[in-house]
Amino acid sequence: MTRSTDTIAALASGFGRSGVAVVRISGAGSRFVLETMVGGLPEPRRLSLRPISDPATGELLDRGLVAWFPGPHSFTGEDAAEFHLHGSRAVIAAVLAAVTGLPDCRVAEPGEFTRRAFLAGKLDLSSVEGLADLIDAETEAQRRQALRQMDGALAQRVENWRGRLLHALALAEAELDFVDEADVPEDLLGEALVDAASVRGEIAVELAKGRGGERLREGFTVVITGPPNAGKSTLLNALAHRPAAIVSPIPGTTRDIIEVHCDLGGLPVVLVDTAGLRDTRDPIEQEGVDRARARAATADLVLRLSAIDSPPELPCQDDAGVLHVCTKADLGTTTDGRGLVISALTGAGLDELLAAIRERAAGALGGGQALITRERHRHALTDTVEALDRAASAAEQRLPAELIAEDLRLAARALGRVTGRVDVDDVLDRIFSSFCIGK
Ligand SMILES: Nc1nc2c(ncn2[C@@H]2O[C@H](COP(=O)(O)OP(=O)(O)OP(=O)(O)O)[C@@H](O)[C@H]2O)c(=O)[nH]1
Ligand SMILES: [K+]
Ligand SMILES: [Mg+2]
Repeated sequence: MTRSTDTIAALASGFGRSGVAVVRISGAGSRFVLETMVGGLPEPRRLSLRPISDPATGELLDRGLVAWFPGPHSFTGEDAAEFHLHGSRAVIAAVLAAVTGLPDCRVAEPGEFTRRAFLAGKLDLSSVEGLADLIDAETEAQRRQALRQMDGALAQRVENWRGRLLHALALAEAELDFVDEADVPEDLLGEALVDAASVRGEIAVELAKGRGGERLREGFTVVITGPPNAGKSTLLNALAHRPAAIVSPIPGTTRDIIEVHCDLGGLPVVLVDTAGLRDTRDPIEQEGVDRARARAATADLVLRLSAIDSPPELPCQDDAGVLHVCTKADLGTTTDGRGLVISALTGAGLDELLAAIRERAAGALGGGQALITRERHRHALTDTVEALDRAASAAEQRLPAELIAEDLRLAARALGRVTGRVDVDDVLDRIFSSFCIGK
């Protein structure tokens, strides 16, 4: 049984051997942990070098930097502590065993520190998501977007909208209160609807900006296709700077889908190598061809390769989703109209190809300035717009003000889901379980 009142401990730094490892502790027992293991409380929020001992045996476990964060001025809002240890498995295991051996202390669940911070009101839900994305960020644009969200870019905007809708709701309700009285003040309901319409317009602008923020989290997928021996795997390896896929002169070498995550000038790009497309009686190769076609169908960009010493698949017309690439330029003279010409062997044309991929990725992903970064946000904002549209159409039809007020209330409620003010129990588990232990 895990209780939310337990004191929790976990390794907060990465697993494996490292120079320094950080063990993090949070909960009412943090003070007791420090008193029994380092002989007292260090000065708050300062690192102090201390001997760290096993409370059961008194044995010295390590000598490290210790920090004490009395609540509520801590990440979780609770009393908390950190041990900065020598980063060996043995030291980490010994210290964690000593801490979790104390009464009401246990190992934290994934995301439990952040969950406590959220429950203490230290972070709103969108900032929690930003924090998760920041930990997962692999490229510069992802880092930028995650940090903006963690710092409240989305939350502030949403709270502004919600505040204005709650004000509009208050006006509509005031009109309800005045309805039986002779001296109804100015048109409160009308004012409420004007405010709501301006909020609706601003949300619609964000929704119309596309899914760049969502896609930046996943990466831009580039699928390499073409006939056997076109040089697909060779190109993948050249772009990835490592022999990720097997290359051979035998057609039909690649069967499985091979994915490589790359950082293309700060943008996350997933390069995908696939089986050469041809009719085959080999059932395993056929499965590879089917997978290749399916993967290409969901790609952001398909690179359609054909070798210069074999006939191209005509016409070689590029479009939004396809780039034609003529490979093995070192083997022949350039044939016009066969798209970008490259040689993975000599490196010719690879920079131009990378630039073309990057340009398309940048167009699709944006540079990390998007406000909407998850389907969850898009849902909530779409629900908000729909509720506001219902309110506007109810007003047009001169339906009772109660109905208009109810839709305004639903709109504000949908917005509240983004920051986690309402209705979030169902999403909490999903969001926090995506964290690693120790965060
Ligand atoms: N001269 C030359 N040979 C190349 C070039 N790129 C690939 N090759 C050769 O072409 C052959 C096929 O290359 P692969 O990368 O295995 O081709 P593939 O498209 O992945 O083939 P499958 O996986 O069988 O569909 C190998 O012998 C490569 O060394 C190139 O730019 N120049
Ligand atoms: K091959
Ligand atoms: Mg291959």
